[in-house]
Amino acid sequence: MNYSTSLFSTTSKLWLSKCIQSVRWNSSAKSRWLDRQRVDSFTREAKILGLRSRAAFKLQQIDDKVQLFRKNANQKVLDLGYAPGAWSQVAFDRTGPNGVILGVDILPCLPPRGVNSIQANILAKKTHELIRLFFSRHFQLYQEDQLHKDHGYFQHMLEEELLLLKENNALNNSKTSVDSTPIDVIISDMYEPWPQTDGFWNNFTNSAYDRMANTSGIAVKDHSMSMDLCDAALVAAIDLLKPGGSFVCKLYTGEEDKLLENRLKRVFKDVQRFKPSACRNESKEIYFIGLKKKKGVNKFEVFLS
Ligand SMILES: C[S@@+](CC[C@H](N)C(=O)[O-])C[C@H]1O[C@@H](n2cnc3c(N)ncnc32)[C@H](O)[C@@H]1O
Repeated sequence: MNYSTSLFSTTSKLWLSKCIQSVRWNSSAKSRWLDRQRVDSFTREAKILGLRSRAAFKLQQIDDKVQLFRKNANQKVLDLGYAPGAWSQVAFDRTGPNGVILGVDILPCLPPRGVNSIQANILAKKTHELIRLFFSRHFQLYQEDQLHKDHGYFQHMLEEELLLLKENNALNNSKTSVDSTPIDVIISDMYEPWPQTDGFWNNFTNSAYDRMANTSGIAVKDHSMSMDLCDAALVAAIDLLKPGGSFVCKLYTGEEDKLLENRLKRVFKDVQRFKPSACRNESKEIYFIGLKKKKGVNKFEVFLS
């Protein structure tokens, strides 16, 4: 008997059946989530107010508690995992008319009025460079370029600009000054999106709302996945947020809560944990808030100690 073949076939059968179960499970979890959305009062209220999702109320309640946003103060806000865009709408509304909001999401999505966006993965170093460039003096160029007044498509220009900047710096052996920590507020509601199962014919966009993340229902998985994204958001905060700046990130609670809280305490003077009443009672989501970013934070000390 060939043991390796028999072992391989048993393992692959197990793997296959797990995959099938997970696909079935995911699609029923997704339809349960969509059903719940249809009857939820916050969802209905969001629709009436023209907000892109009920998540808007959570950020409003966080802001009511700690005053992240200031009207007319030229605040620069980075919204991580912004699609479909409800948090960006709140940020725009509460910082306007001089606030500058940039949404970043791995999903393609047309940003709401007044909001700028790029489609990118926050785990990539290049995304940090694009964000920095966007918030630097170069942004003025794009306004003059008469792109769409609300949300010009500028990602390709930003990417070209970054390339040029790097080439020039390499050529002149210098570093053009781009503000390294230009942002006042970073908010992150990131969670893994549903896998795309249909709509592949549409190669420009798809419905970010329908793919908007929600939990898998497996607490350990939800927790560890959101821990990774909170860490990624925290790295962005260390790299891009001004000293004194504020930070919010969503976490599905679990055994590593304390670890994240301690990391946050190394970066911010004031760290709070808050569950807005707009969150569903049964949901394991909570929000960590970091206020007054410290000066001279060392990334390695935050994550290694
Ligand atoms: C719950 S939704 C955000 C909802 C949004 N705050 C709103 O108010 O409409 C989470 C988003 O995080 C995005 N996301 C997940 N991982 C990401 C990553 N590595 N980089 C950028 N975006 C990410 C997902 O694509 C998804 O759109």
